[in-house]
Amino acid sequence: MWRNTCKLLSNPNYNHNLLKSSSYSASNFNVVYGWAPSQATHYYSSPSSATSGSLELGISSRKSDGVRSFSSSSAAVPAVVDHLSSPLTSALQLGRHYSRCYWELSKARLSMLVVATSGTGYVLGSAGSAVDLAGLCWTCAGTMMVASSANSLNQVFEKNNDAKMKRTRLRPLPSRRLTIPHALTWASSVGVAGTAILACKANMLAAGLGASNLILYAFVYTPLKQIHPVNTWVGAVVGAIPPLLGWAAASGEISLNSMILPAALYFWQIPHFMALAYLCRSDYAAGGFKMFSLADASGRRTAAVALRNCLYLVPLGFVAYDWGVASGWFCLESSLLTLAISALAFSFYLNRTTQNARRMFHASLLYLPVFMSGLLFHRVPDNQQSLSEDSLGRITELEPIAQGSENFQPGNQETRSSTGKQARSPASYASAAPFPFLPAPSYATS
Ligand SMILES: CC(C)=CCC/C(C)=C/CC/C(C)=C/COP(=O)(O)OP(=O)(O)O
Repeated sequence: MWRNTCKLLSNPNYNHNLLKSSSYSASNFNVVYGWAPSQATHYYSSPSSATSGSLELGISSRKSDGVRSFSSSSAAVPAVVDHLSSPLTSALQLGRHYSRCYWELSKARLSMLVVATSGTGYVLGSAGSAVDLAGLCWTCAGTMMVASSANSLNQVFEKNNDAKMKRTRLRPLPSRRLTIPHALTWASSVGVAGTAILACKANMLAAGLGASNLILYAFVYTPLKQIHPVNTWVGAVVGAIPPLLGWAAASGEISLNSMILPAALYFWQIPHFMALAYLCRSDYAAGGFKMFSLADASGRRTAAVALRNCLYLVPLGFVAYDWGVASGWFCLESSLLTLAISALAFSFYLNRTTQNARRMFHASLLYLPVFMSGLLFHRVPDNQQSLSEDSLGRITELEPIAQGSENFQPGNQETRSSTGKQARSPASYASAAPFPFLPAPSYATS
């Protein structure tokens, strides 16, 4: 099978025909994260025309993406090189073909965004100003592999739906560049390897979060897309887990502080996907998906949901500051950023045009990297270990009471601030922080 495929790819006539028939051009590939709603194409590279017919190993006999990219690059090479093709060059072509397929199957750009959120969670969850770089790299690698597996399974389950949508019909499975058993083998290999990496190089909590998220995305969210519009909210939970995974990988635990970035991701995804589902309504309907916007002809409810979730983002900057995760500058920046996206959502609510939906969509694409960069830039290290309030109600760093000092009592979690002020325990602070009007629980010492 391998030899036949190599023969086929090294056949000069085959390449020649492809060169003649190739309609590849750079403009046919969309390279931004997110979708390009204006063209109803997908954010993971999409070739320009449908392919059909498959050969052994699932390679298309026509204008497959991988072969087309080969053809386009080989156009610059003298034709004589084609005639000198050896098994080695055939193997290289095959390698390129499959790399391309795996890249698309894994929705690599989306997976990289997921990795960025997980990496940000890792840095935020790291105690002190030093971040364990090796740990960060392993966490990113594990997250990338588990996310790739989840995305590949999603495409296996949605092969027939994807074939009916303009945006997705050229993915490796509907375009028959890859077979389902091949995609399943890829998905399970990277899924198992990614979970093992998280378990061995981070901890079981991070591995458990990764594996559960894979199950939630592939086996709950994916079928739900064809059943009920609530799928968008379930998908928002899936998108919110990776930063929690990163935090858990760094600190070995999940605390209240760790919820800020996941909350931002959850609320952010709603306007993002509402705008998308509004712009791609006909495509989603053709694919048989039950998106919220399809049952809302005027778009009014879709826009209202988007606006409401933008407003939920507003207090997050303050919460990050108040809980000691980021400085006051982040509070200011985040508030301005969130008010800007809320203003765009409001204008979409008032005037539901494609242009306004597209503006809100593009703003959502900008929002996340800016929010995460701000959070990283204004991060307050040591936020989990030591929390206390100074006389102005600001959070100050605490020093654990040294064993042997006069106030030390085994089992007592009390700490003292660097200014010498007796502080509430972190648990006490955490339970009071979001509800300052409630009395903080007191911890009796025996
Ligand atoms: C660690 C781990 C497992 C992370 C997974 C993170 C992940 C895959 C997040 C994606 C969230 C989401 C709702 C995407 C849209 O999928 P869609 O099915 O609507 O997209 P499509 O229509 O392009 O197929």
